[in-house]
Amino acid sequence: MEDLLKLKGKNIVIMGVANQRSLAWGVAKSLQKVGANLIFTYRKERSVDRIQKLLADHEFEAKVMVECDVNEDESIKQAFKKIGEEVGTIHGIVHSLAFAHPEDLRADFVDTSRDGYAFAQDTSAYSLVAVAKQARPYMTEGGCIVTMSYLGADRVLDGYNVMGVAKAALEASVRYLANDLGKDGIRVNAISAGAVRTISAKGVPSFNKILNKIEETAPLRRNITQEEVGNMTLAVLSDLSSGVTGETIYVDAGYHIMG
Ligand SMILES: COc1ccc(Cn2cnc3cc4c(cc32)CCCC4)cc1C
Repeated sequence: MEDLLKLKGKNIVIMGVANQRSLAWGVAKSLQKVGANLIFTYRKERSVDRIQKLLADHEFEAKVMVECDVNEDESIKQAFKKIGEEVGTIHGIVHSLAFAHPEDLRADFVDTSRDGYAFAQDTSAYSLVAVAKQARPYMTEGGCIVTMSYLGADRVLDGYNVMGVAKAALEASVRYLANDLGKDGIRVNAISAGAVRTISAKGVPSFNKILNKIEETAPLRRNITQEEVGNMTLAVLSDLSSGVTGETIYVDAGYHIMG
């Protein structure tokens, strides 16, 4: 029998596990099933205990856990230096982190502050560029960098505001990074996930309205699950998608094709 995924024993860095509902945790669960080595980064010390409890509860073992504050270039540099020292080669990265000031997600977009706009861009979009730059030297066998985006990158969704603009920048960054890194055999893609009830859903105004609209409108007439996002991310990280780069792949029950 042929192993089409070719992820067993591969070193995958997972950035953005906040709790068991995180999209990044869904990816970790899928990767664990196929025998990948899991490397977790975290921003705050308090996240370490939370991730370690998640790992223990699921009898997972992290190959490495590294502190990384994606708003700080030196922190990213040190994090990937440590990961490189621990595992040698990185075969994939899951970038699943974003943030905006909550007050910028309720007011009218026109009232977004300069600081709020820059913060959302820095955390949710530029961080991918900075991570790709620091990871590149360790991705000596090629691989794939996957980030998480959302429909608000190219449609107006009430209240998504500055995060939508950041996601638009993220998806454009995916295309330009794909162009730069393709010569190294490194693919760069985005997964645009439908609305999943994660810890940050509280930050998205009218979240429940979004869920209901998807259930009524999406071709599959239902919302998607954390597991479905995890499995498609696994496929994009794997050799199955060796010909796909610079792409945004929708995992949203088909919702985005509707008018
Ligand atoms: C502080 O605000 C935030 C902090 C992080 C996030 C993470 N995030 C980015 N885009 C998102 C889209 C959705 C959710 C969370 C999202 C949840 C399900 C619906 C779609 C969002 C906000 C708004």
